[in-house]
Amino acid sequence: MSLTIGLTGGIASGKSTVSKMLTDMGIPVIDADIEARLAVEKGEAAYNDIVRYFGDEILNQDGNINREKLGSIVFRDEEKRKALNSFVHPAVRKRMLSKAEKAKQNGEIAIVLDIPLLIEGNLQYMADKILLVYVNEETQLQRLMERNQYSEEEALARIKSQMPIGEKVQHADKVIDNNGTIAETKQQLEEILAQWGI
Ligand SMILES: CC(C)(COP(=O)(O)OP(=O)(O)OC[C@H]1O[C@@H](n2cnc3c(N)ncnc32)[C@H](O)[C@@H]1O)[C@@H](O)C(=O)NCCC(=O)NCCS
Ligand SMILES: Nc1ncnc2c1ncn2[C@@H]1O[C@H](COP(=O)(O)OP(=O)(O)OP(=O)(O)O)[C@@H](O)[C@H]1O
Repeated sequence: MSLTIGLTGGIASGKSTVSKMLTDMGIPVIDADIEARLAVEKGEAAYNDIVRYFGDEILNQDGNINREKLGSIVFRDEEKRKALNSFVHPAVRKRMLSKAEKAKQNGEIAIVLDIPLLIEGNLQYMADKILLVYVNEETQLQRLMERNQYSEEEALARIKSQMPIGEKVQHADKVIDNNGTIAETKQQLEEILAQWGI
């Protein structure tokens, strides 16, 4: 039996940091952000839907989607964000479930699905356990602005497009507090995995 762990949190809360630790431990991680990038490559169904809805203005000269441009539109407009989600999310779910199935068939004892919008999308059914990476709002804003070189306004628009992380905590089986050092985060992760028999 393989345990499927749904890894979630808020934007810039530290999911990728934790998923890197899991990968280093030899546990396969399937990342929704990566699958979402693949799902909108030229020629994919979601790509065509996006161009039809948002127009050619959101394309680079080479015909690929300009993510910065699309991001600046959808994180300021809920209706447009919902439309984008409706084009991309079904393909992402399908890709993730197919990869998870393959990993299970390979006999992995645990697999991780890193899904930022796991709670918002009611995707709890995809995982046996939900692991949430928590940071307080101040740390989240600081780290997001620093990592992406966003203004405070840009960073807040992205944070506000998601369920507040404090609310997500109620939906988690275990919570990692990532306000401290990387070493402290790793220690918490190891303890949780041990409790889950991994
Ligand atoms: C809007 C897009 C083009 C911006 O691209 P960009 O390269 O700047 O960001 P990236 O994809 O790396 O996402 C960074 C983080 O933003 C947050 N985020 C992304 N999309 C969304 C969304 N639709 N709603 C809320 N938060 C989101 C997540 O926390 C994610 O980890 C891109 O995020 C996108 O296509 N989003 C729709 C698909 C989606 O929901 N992806 C998230 C996981 S399925
Ligand atoms: N414990 C920590 N101490 C200091 N910096 C940290 C810590 N954890 C993560 N960071 C930094 O905070 C930023 C956000 O972390 P990370 O990229 O792991 O978040 P994420 O949840 O994967 O983000 P996204 O939702 O955008 O994919 C990164 O620049 C990362 O290096």
